[in-house]
Amino acid sequence: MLNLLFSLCQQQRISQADFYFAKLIADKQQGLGYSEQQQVLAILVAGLCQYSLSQGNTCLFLDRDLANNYFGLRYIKTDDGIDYVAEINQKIANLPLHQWANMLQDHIAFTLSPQEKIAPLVLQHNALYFYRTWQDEYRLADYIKTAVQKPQDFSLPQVKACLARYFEQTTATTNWQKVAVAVALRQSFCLISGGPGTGKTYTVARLLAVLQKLHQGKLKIGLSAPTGKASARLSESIEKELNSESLQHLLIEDAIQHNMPSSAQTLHSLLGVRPFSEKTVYHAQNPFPYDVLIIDEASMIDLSLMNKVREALAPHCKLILLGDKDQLSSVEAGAILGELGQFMGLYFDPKRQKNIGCYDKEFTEYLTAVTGEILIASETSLSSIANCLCYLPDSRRFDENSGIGQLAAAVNSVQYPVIEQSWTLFTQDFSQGKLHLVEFLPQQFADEKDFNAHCINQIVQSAVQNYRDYLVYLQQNKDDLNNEHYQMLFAKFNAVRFLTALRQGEFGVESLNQMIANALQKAGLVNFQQQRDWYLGKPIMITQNDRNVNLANGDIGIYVGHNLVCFDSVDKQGNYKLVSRHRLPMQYETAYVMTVHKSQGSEFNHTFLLLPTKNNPVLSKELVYTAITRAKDEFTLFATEQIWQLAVQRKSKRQSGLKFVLDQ
Ligand SMILES: Nc1ncnc2c1ncn2[C@@H]1O[C@H](COP(=O)(O)OP(=O)(O)OP(=O)(O)O)[C@@H](O)[C@H]1O
Repeated sequence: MLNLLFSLCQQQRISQADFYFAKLIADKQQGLGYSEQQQVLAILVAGLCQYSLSQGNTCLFLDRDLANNYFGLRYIKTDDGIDYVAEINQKIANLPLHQWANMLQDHIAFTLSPQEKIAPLVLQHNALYFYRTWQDEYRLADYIKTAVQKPQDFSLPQVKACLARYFEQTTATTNWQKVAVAVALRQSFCLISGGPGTGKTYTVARLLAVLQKLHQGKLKIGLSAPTGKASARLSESIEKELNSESLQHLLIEDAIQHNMPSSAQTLHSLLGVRPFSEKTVYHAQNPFPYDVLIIDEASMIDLSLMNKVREALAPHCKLILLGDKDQLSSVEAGAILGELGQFMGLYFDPKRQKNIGCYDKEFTEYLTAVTGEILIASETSLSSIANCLCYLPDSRRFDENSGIGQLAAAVNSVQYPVIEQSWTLFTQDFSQGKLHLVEFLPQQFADEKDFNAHCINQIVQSAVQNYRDYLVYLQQNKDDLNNEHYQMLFAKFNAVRFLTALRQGEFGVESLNQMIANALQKAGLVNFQQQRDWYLGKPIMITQNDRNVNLANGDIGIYVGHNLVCFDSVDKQGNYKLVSRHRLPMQYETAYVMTVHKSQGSEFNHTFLLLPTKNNPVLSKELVYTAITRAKDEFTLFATEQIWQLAVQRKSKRQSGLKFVLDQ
């Protein structure tokens, strides 16, 4: 079996990490008296577990999807033409998946009852985990289940009065923002989900005001987000809301304006993550000094990071997650928002065109009493988890005239014909949120190579045209080294962004960034000898946290000359962050094009999405939805219709046991 995995590793079908973990188990099981079949199966299962984790799954289900599709090999022709699936089946003597746990139950590397026995790998409920991941998932589920059982109580009239003070008396339709605040006041854990511009920050600003009012301004509140960019945006929008006319005078009257948090930090700096160490400054024995912690862009948080945060919460601390459950999951393993989102009851069922209620009877009665909103209780029995989830349905940013809003809603729809018809929206003329399509037409090319070259040329030429304004501005103002200049520079650069689905290959970030830089050079807009040179206007994205210069993975900077890179973040005095290029972390990449994954938490006036011409497993509805919702004013798609349809009709499947454990 190990030789077989080695061949797959050489052909890059599995990674070195997958192979070496399987080898470690092979070495450790020597001389312990296991049967040949047990040994072979243990090696295979170890390789599969590591492979599954690297695909973002927290566990691997031993089910129909895995049968005859080990390492995703079912539809793939390997370089040497060997049928590896058949070989694997032969080596494990065609042992059916449901008998794997039984076969491995006495093996030192496995445990079937992880609460009682620790081992590197866990086999439970027909799923395979690393012990550490199983533990993270189990503890997170336990935290949420416990949190739901201890509602935080204020007297009903008190809550009702506070909500009435901070929300308008009447709205034409159900005021879900008010309902969300009522839910979050009651629960010690709460998730508020909604698409772009649905008022998550607006709601949280009011929640904080109501909380402070109920606690006489004594609460310590922390604000955080997974990346530097997302935490800067959260600080900015919370500050804007707190200073808004409608809220500010209430805060002053209630004398709580000084008790509001104004700036957010990244989760890494909140936790006090130390380089090369698992230990963080804050942990269970030294919890965060907060009574309430708000975390924005929670879809980007992976399971391991979420658990570090959970461990560091003081027992009484309220945790509020904000995010869009329909966006892509974190890069690392886990899909917490997606899993929790599955418990979210629907208030309106589009299939039945009927209100069906999203909270249980008792909770609905409570919410109706405190908010004055007419809510109906769920007709079906719901998990208690549903009572700590809120969905904000109405976007303030995109109305029905917006192409971007309509496209995002169509792609996100649960109704197949609506999803399929999303393509036709590109032919419609919208007064706002305009949509543009550059359709790749393979039938015009005899050769795939020529076709791809043509598609890439279209992308590159569009990038030259769209980044021109930014680069010309920089050339004309290169001697300005002040904040106004940097502000204008980022406004121009962030007006446009090209997003791609892939990292590698012709349509991957690396290759496209190189081609665009060369084309910009040819157009006389930038000037370099070699790609790695620093040239005026070179945009970069940091891909590694560096505490020495206080830069985080995902931070965007522009080379502004004088050996300086200016980053898109300002300090309290409004000064842009300038870092000498000599002090930059080793890991960064050019950023004319970035992956959709990396664009999470950012917005651009005109967003361009580039889809590859061939099917790829990363293409999914969530990826396309995330890219569309990065666009503020215009969205341009480069794709064939076939690939668009394939992507929007494929729901990404992260394997995770969180929902299962929460359900128990
Ligand atoms: N009930 C409301 N009344 C008036 N304005 C509102 C209301 N809700 C939201 N807004 C406004 O709509 C805009 C978008 O709201 P907000 O920034 O809170 O949305 P969000 O969901 O946090 O957006 P993002 O997708 O950027 O995270 C803001 O300008 C906000 O002030």
